[in-house]
Amino acid sequence: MVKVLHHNNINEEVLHSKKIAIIGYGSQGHAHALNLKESGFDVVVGLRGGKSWDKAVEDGVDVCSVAEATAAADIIMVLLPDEHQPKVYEESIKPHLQPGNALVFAHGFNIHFSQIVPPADVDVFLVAPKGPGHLVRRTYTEGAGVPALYAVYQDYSGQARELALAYAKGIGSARAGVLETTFQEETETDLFGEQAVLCGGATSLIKAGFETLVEAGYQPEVAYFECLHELKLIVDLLYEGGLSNMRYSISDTAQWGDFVSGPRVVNEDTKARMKDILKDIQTGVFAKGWILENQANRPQFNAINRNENNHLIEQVGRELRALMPFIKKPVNEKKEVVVNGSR
Ligand SMILES: NC(=O)C1=CN([C@@H]2O[C@H](COP(=O)(O)OP(=O)(O)OC[C@H]3O[C@@H](n4cnc5c(N)ncnc54)[C@H](OP(=O)(O)O)[C@@H]3O)[C@@H](O)[C@H]2O)C=CC1
Ligand SMILES: CC[C@](O)(C(C)=O)C(=O)O
Ligand SMILES: [Mg+2]
Ligand SMILES: [Mg+2]
Repeated sequence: MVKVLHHNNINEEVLHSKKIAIIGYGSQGHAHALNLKESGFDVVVGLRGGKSWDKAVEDGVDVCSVAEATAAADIIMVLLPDEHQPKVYEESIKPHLQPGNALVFAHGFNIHFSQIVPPADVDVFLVAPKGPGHLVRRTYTEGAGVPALYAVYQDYSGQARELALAYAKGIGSARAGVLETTFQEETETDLFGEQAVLCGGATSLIKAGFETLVEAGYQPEVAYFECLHELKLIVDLLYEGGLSNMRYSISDTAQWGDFVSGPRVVNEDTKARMKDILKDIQTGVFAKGWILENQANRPQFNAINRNENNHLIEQVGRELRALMPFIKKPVNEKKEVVVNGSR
């Protein structure tokens, strides 16, 4: 088995003498900045003026422009949306990089697909938490952590690996486990996971189940509880103890249905399509499409997003979640509103 490093295997001393700039204060940015600060590291956040700037100030972290943060720091962690990174890098990061600095990412996209080409005299590595930033923060405050991958692309200082591990420990990931990968493996597996399983696969499965029940005449509220709300409770059991733990808790009737009907939904055809998706990722077809979509100001992204937000499952969900105050506030912290009026 591959070596998974934990808290006690990692010496974070190397990072204590460094200043860390966190560029961006969104999902990952706020979590890295606050976790590192509370782990005792010297952190500055680099931003443009706006919503994130105000939030960072409110949270009590030092904030300045991206250029100033880069110039002041030894370790520059780029936590901007992937599609904005190349421009901000060229304009505000690259001109202020010093030999021996470390340029760090939480996802390998821009390095692997050559959208950012760093100079030869800096370290380049990634520390990629395997979970959403808001959970990187929440689990840290609970004394736990989200596992992370690390990879070294360029080791100018001879310390890149040590720095990456110390950084992973600082954000709390070593409480869960940290393991080594390459930029290629992180980029391709992360894109595949989010498209085919975690995000795209899961939302498509939920919607297909919901629509099947509603189109057959069942109440949308019943379909919502069955296909979305309860999924979290089932996934908690998978997270805690794998497939067998979940199957231990469900009825034998459900387990028999799992065995005989699951493979009717997700089968060799589905796997063949997963392989197509992986091929598009490996060959750069997906990356090219996403880069062009952004260059065109996201016509498809915005249209699909509008339709998805108005889907019946979202309307029903907003109403039902309002009746369950124990559910944590959505991470976007927006008040839940019914888009385009109630149904
Ligand atoms: N989301 C996640 O959980 C995960 C993300 N990653 C990776 O982490 C990186 C960051 O992703 P994520 O946290 O989702 O990003 P977000 O979309 O949450 O980050 C937005 C942040 O970037 C700032 N920003 C955007 N454009 C600019 C700009 N031009 N100049 C300065 N600041 C800007 C925003 O500030 P403003 O308010 O001013 O717009 C905001 O603070 C990506 O590489 C992603 O792939 C990896 C693992 C999981
Ligand atoms: C699953 C989506 C993710 O890869 C993540 C939270 O790990 C992302 O890019 O946001
Ligand atoms: Mg991911
Ligand atoms: Mg991702």
